[in-house]
Amino acid sequence: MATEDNEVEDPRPLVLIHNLPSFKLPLQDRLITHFRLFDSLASPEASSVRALICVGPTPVTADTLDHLPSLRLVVGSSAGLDHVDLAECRRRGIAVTNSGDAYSENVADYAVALLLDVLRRVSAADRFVRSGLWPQMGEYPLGCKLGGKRIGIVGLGSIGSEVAKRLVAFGCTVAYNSRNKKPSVMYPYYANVHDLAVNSDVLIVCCALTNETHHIINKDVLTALGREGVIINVGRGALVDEKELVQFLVQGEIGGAGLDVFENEPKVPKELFALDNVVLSPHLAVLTPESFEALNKVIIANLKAFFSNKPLLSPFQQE
Ligand SMILES: O=CC(=O)O
Repeated sequence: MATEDNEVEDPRPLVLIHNLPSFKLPLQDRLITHFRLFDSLASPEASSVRALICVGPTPVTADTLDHLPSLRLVVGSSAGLDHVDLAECRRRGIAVTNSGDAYSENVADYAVALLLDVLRRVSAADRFVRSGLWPQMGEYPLGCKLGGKRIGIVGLGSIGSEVAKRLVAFGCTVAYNSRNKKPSVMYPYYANVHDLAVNSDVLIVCCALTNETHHIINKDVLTALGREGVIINVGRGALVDEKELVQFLVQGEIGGAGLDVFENEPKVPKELFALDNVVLSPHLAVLTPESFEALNKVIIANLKAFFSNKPLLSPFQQE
């Protein structure tokens, strides 16, 4: 289409990148072939932009949305969207997408890695060798076998399902808790996490953080899991009552934990540093070059679908 002064109007839809980092995102080059990008809520384009890409855990609040009266889509770049005011988006008719399946296999791999590490004490054994203790002390305490363990998955979404698949292959049995029972899933369902814990050796926490799931792993659940029980958290720190978990671990009232996420990141409770039955990780279960590549495809597919009035690829669903 030609404008009055005969300049050709740019047909690419406008997209806001919310909180663009100072370095260039690899995604930008690809986005730019399809979309016109800008990066400030204060830009004149903000009043007409219909889609926003939220980089990482940048908050999207009612205040953010007030700057964007025409917004109809928030494209999240993470699996969890607890930084987005979902209720406010719903109220304003704004659709929200997340990373869909892009991270699921990577997070599931990592959950299994943490669990194997806790059970077989891989990191602790590594510290034992590196610190020169092997020749002095001889044998290292035995770890436990993974196969045969009863695994309780909290949140059987895309990530939880990948975790289940992997652990079945290791010879574990799987049961789950989700907001609703999934008719197509054969694993036993527990409507509450306490009952799941009673019937599990390990709980793997992979659900979204919401008001309902905040501290879903509390004192009662930890007690139900018992002295040999293991908690793996690859969801969000606040899914677990961290103070209680630390108490249980320090007092030996729970068998161990593998934690990729914490309530006040990057702060990690110091008491955990001395415990060899705890494996600590700096919130990186989702991060691999492969998962970024998959994420970029999901982001572009969601934007293209939105601007051509097709169904979104990964509308956010709470498990
Ligand atoms: O934690 C990472 C994510 O939610 O993608």
